[in-house]
Amino acid sequence: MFASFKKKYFLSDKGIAGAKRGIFWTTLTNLVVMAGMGFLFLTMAGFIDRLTTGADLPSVLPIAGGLVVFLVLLFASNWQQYYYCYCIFYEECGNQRIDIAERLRKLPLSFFGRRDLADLTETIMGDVQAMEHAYSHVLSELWGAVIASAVVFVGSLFFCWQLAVAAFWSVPVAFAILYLTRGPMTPVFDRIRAEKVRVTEAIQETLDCVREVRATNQEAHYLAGLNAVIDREEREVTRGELVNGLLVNSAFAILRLGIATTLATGAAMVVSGQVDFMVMFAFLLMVSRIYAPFDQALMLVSELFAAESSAKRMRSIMEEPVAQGSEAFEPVGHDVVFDHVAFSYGAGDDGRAGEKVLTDVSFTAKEGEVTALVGPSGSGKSTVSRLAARFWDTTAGTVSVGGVDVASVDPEVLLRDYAIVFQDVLLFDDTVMGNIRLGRRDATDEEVLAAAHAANCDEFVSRMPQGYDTMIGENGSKLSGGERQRISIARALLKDAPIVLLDEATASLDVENETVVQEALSRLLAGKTVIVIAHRMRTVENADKIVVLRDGVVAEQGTPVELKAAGGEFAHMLSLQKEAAAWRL
Ligand SMILES: Nc1ncnc2c1ncn2[C@@H]1O[C@H](COP(=O)(O)OP(=O)(O)OP(=O)(O)O)[C@@H](O)[C@H]1O
Repeated sequence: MFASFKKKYFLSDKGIAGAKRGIFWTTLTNLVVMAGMGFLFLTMAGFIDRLTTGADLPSVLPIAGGLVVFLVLLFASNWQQYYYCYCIFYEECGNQRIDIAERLRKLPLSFFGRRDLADLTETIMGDVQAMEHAYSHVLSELWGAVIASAVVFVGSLFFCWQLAVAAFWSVPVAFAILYLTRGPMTPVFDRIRAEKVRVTEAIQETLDCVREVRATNQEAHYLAGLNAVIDREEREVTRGELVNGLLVNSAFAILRLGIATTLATGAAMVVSGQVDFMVMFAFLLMVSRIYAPFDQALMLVSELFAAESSAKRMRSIMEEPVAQGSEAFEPVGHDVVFDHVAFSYGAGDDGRAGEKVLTDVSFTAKEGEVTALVGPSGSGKSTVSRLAARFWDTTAGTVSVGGVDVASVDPEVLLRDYAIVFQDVLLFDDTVMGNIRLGRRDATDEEVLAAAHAANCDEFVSRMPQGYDTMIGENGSKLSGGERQRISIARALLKDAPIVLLDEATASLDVENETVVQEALSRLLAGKTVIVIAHRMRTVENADKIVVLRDGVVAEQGTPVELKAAGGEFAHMLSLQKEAAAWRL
């Protein structure tokens, strides 16, 4: 049973051990309460008996002693129940979040292309929270109640089997009803969750696009869309609650029917002289209490069913294959070689072929040289740089570094040899210093400041209230595009890795800043393998090699001088930009 629990609810060994103990202590708590009722009954029966026979009343001391023992036992078992039902599961779910985050870190980027980010966020936050609540409030309560009532049922059979059946028949029937509703309720839960994900997505999109929405006067249109999504979710949740409420209340009503059948059976048996009135009274006392532990469990049992779907979603992430590779990476030099590389986003996932972005790309980016990738927008330049760092795996052909196929190297190990400046700079809500230090965590303040100086950060940082210790807001919201880019360049300079990928690294800089930063870059990049992507031909004119991409293939490659002389694609792009530079509004 526990092995299936473990799988069904996605519990760790510690979690399942906690669940076992939680069920044990909940059962014990229920039995202690029932024993208290028994004690109360026996005390009352003793008093009534002595009053009717005129005998001396019993001493109160043993009764008071019994009460104290009862209270101590109840407190101890409640305490243990609380610990195993709550504390253990809070820890379990905290660990589940860490495990998912750790798994996500190791998954190939193709996974994120295929999965919706709002859906993933909902799994990490919403699903884990739902499971936490179901484990702590339902799992042990439910099983503790079932086991305790089974024990009491078996015990009560020895007193009067007819009354025992009259009191307990409603328990399996109420549960059978709820269990049968599980099938129809599962799609309801799934629909509610899907609507929740849609709401999260819509809110995220509205927040992300707030500037564009205002600039295009689309507030009313966007708000109407958002309201419609929220209304749909509300309707789905309300419908789910109504169906659930109907089923749970039917189960409650059936459970409570047991009181009526106990009373009717008991009355008939007392009248026919089959049982003593006190026996019937004892059963009535018991049924008034025996259903109580089921109340919370029945009310929340739907959460347990929903938790099974949550666990399935968690498993789908945890069973996703991580990017594999050897931790031993010993390249001979750092030439980056593309050998007949083809690539499609989405290829390899679910057997889909995906649209080809690169069909046949071969070139070498030599160590100690700057290789520039140029080509029209969408020709695959960024894709090539991502493949060079194994952010994705090629569909055909190989990418190697110093003779080692990057697909055979653990991505984390491989990336130690790369410094990358992306087109979209991502910054953390930290100080300028903290953001630059991401390049190399163990760098001294002097090293961080030297990198910042080389990337021309001093100019804008000196205007900030706390200089390099100024917080820059979420994703550097307090900085301009050019300032963000300079921080990103400083980060890459600090990392000082043998391979440098610059994807439009200086595109947001003005001419003055670009010249300063380019100078610093060319000094610091000496001796490294540099792959640079730039739209401005001015930026790539001094490169050692130009690779022109078009329609998924290398249209031409060579030194800038050779390509200019050849009068091909590169020469054409160069002349177009010169014409554009001459335009006046
Ligand atoms: N994550 C992705 N998932 C699916 N398709 C993508 C993804 N990233 C890029 N593409 C597609 O791959 C093609 C090449 O994109 P890529 O960004 O490599 O081009 P690029 O030459 O760098 O473009 P630009 O100069 O505009 O930055 C484009 O058609 C783009 O739509």
